[in-house]
Amino acid sequence: MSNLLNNPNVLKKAKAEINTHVGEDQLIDESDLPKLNYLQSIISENLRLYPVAPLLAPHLSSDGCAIEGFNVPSDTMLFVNVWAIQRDPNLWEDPTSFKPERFENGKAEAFKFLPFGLGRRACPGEGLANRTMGLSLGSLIQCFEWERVDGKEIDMTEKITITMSKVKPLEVMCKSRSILHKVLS
Ligand code: HEM
Repeated sequence: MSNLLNNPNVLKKAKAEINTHVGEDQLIDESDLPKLNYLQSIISENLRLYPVAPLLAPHLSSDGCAIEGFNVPSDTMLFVNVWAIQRDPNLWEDPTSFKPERFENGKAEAFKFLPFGLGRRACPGEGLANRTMGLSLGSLIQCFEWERVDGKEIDMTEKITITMSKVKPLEVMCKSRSILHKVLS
């Protein structure tokens, strides 16, 4: 929501996509999600800039190996800095800008976009998480008009611990859209 409020054109485009494919008479449903490509791109772009687990989960090397000249002994605790990979200017054009369009033509290559990890220990909940985020964000966009409280940019300063959150919690104004009255009546 913070990124959408700081990028009103993205919010507008997402709303138009939902209006086109779902309409204003019924609430977004799981079966609508495959049609909402831009909504999924927004979620991916958000996970690129603000990965929920910026260092994934700790892993342990089962064998010793060498990577790019660095020797990694066995039984070493390893962290993958996804936050840095997903903002690497060698991998991403204009890496710090919020641009869902970069995901519109399908998924980015796996080794540069890995908010759910990779391989055998990757997150088994990825599909469920993406559908839940799609339904939640889609419903929020569909049911309310959103505005910044004082018109100022939302402060995106990050607090990184094992997971990532905002330093300043989001404060926002919302007004119900007509669909909300229809589905509640
Ligand atoms: C936005 C939502 C989510 C994100 C960003 C996320 C991300 C992650 C990440 C980064 C890992 C560690 C991968 C690694 O170390 O390489 C992980 C592991 C895991 N996640 Fe998720 N996850 C999400 C939602 C879920 C959901 C909804 C479930 C289950 C319903 C789930 C279940 C698990 C489990 C069981 C593991 C451990 C897998 C293993 O160690 O083999 N996650 N997740």
